[in-house]
Amino acid sequence: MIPSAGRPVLTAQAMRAAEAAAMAAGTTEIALMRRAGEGIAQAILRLAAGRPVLVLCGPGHNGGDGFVAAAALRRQRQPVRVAAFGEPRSETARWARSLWDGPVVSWDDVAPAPVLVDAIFGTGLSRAPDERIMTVLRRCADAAILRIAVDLPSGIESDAGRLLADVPAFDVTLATGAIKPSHLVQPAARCVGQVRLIDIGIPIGGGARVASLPRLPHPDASSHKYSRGMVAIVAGAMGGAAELAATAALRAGAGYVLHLDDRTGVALGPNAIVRRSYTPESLTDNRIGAIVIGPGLGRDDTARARLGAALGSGRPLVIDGDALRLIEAMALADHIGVKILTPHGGEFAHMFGDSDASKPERARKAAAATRSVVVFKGADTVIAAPDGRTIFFPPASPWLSTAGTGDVLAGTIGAMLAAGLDPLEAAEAGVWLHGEAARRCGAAFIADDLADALSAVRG
Ligand SMILES: NC(=O)C1=CN([C@@H]2O[C@H](COP(=O)(O)OP(=O)(O)OC[C@H]3O[C@@H](n4cnc5c(N)ncnc54)[C@H](OP(=O)(O)O)[C@@H]3O)[C@@H](O)[C@H]2O)[C@@H](O)CC1
Ligand SMILES: [K+]
Repeated sequence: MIPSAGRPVLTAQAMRAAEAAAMAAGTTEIALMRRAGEGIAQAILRLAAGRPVLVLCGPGHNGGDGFVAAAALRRQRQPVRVAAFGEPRSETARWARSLWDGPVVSWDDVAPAPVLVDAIFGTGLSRAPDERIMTVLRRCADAAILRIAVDLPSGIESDAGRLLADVPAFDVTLATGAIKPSHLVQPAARCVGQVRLIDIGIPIGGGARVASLPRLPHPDASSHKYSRGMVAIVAGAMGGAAELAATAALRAGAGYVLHLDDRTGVALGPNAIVRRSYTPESLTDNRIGAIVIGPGLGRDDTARARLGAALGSGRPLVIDGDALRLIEAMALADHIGVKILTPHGGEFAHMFGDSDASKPERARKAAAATRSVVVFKGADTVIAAPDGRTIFFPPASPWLSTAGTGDVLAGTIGAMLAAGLDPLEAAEAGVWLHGEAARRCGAAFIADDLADALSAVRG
């Protein structure tokens, strides 16, 4: 069982292509299923800790994995029962079923067990499963102490995070060969529990992966405040949001944070923030490593003028909040320079329209169209670069759903960008630090706490 951090993420089609390439290189389908099933059995053995196991098997290769695992568990004297829905549909699935020398319990009458293993459907699920299948799965899941899914909980479509049925929540999902998008994209991601990878020895790659602990910039003996990164925060109508972004940039490690506003006497944040009146010229200081524009900017003519000046400054940009409402998405493609856009669902739809495509596909398309790194925020944040590279984040703390946390994220990413990380790395590091700070804050924190917690997770 391998943790998913940093691992490639493959669609069902890409997974089949990787399997086909392995077979063309001499591996058989039976060998792959044997590795998958035996790896799953080892994981179940550890997780079940001697408690009786029920394996529900479907007609395809997910069910084949289930039969191989059940046979391996029985050989190791683990108490295990099997129920099957439908006859095996392929030669390899028939081979797997032939390994199981115990009884196969009738589907509708199966009695639950403390440990449930769902091997009904995986990446081959092509339509909503029959209610007869889901009723048994839900009944056994409700009665189990531990629920384990093989590859994907049955009823989840593999690529877009869609639920094709009322899927019960699992404790652990054992992904065979590679992590799939629906392990990370909502609403499916809330059903999968902990995701662990079962290595089946086939080479996989591609441009999509799960986020991992990023390379964070660190000061050394030659560092000074400008080399640590200078971040300019452009304030506007709502001063508090820009204060949060500025505090976050400082606490994420920026050496110098410049808060540009017209108002005086409204400072809320740390004294370490340098406060100046906004002028368009103040944005062209070539020591500025990142401009953060959007938190609390407003949407009036002043806001528009400031956004125009930021776009014209030639400095790397983090574009958030109100700036995403003002900007023309397609005009961004003509803007030469580094840009990171940080839309939540509403801002994304405003900029790029609604679509039935999956969240990662929408993020990739938006990144290519705007020539920007796009941080598509949410309970399932996905980052895409213009060249198609995609980073998926495991679900973050639901307590992040409070005002101001987006402003904190924009400032954090600004600090990473100003410190010299490339835009995709800066976005990944920013989202990672933000998620860690939220974890550390626990429950019912406010955005100010989150910004303050960044110093401790910066490590
Ligand atoms: N790729 C790899 O490298 C490896 C993959 N491995 C494993 O294989 C799994 C993928 O196997 P798979 O392709 O056979 O698909 P799977 O999910 O078992 O279901 C397909 C079957 O169900 C049927 N069916 C579909 N929807 C249905 C519905 N709503 N209601 C009823 N029936 C429905 C469908 O029939 P059909 O659509 O033709 O009617 C077909 O018979 C993968 O998740 C992993 O566990 C590993 O062994 C090792 C290497
Ligand atoms: K399954």
